[in-house]
Amino acid sequence: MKYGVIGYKGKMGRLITKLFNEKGHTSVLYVDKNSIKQTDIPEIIIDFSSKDALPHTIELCIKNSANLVIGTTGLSNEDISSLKDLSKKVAILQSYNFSFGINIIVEILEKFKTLFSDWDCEIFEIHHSEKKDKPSGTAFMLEKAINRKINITSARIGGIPGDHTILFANQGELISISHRAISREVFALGALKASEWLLSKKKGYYTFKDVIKEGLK
Ligand SMILES: NC(=O)C1=CN([C@@H]2O[C@H](COP(=O)(O)OP(=O)(O)OC[C@H]3O[C@@H](n4cnc5c(N)ncnc54)[C@H](OP(=O)(O)O)[C@@H]3O)[C@@H](O)[C@H]2O)C=CC1
Ligand SMILES: O=C(O)C1=N[C@H](C(=O)O)C[C@H](O)C1
Repeated sequence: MKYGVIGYKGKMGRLITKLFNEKGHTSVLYVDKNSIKQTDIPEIIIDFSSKDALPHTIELCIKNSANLVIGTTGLSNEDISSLKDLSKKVAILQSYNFSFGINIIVEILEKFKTLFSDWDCEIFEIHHSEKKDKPSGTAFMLEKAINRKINITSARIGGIPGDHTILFANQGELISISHRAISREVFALGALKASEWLLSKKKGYYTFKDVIKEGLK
């Protein structure tokens, strides 16, 4: 596929470009904070950058009729509405976490949340010290899956790619559900899987859960 990367100089942008090129895909659009280079029309645009990039990303998707895979976190409700509007024109796959593991945990939480309705719950997340947003997008995704207001504790230390733990406790028991991304390559692999999956879609709003669910059929 011909693809473009928004935030191509960043940690995720560099990994995505390396992985996609290794798999035989061709990078034709490179966008970062103060640079843009385009050599052809991309079929897919992949955005792992910043919330500030979103209006330009949307403009580029419309101009190129390109589908969008977006992993950027810290988006507002208005940003999500703009993406929903865009999904009437092109296909969009948005997720705050492109690992299979977190998306499986989300499925589990959505299915069993009512069993935990009278348990205390807290979310803990740890990320590398360069991460700009706090709490993580994944923590918000987990909170949404449990469908109630949950206290989230965040730490930004060292080079940790992404640790999330959900604790459920009552007076006699503690359940701990944990996920650790061992390397951020797992997110680049997820973005690749998502892009290959989205390529044939015409329009609509999808999440990474749609990709893993198809794999389960
Ligand atoms: N959904 C998922 O699975 C994952 C999501 N993420 C998210 O992806 C995003 C990027 O993460 P990461 O690669 O670690 O961060 P980095 O800071 O390493 O990279 C972000 C890149 O985007 C660039 N950028 C900033 N503003 C703009 C703009 N307005 N237009 C174009 N480019 C811009 C930055 O430039 P500069 O450095 O000059 O500011 C930088 O090169 C974050 O939101 C992060 O939370 C990360 C991992 C997994
Ligand atoms: O910025 C990161 O690094 C990550 N961001 C995402 C988030 O905010 O949840 C996903 C992952 O945890 C890594």
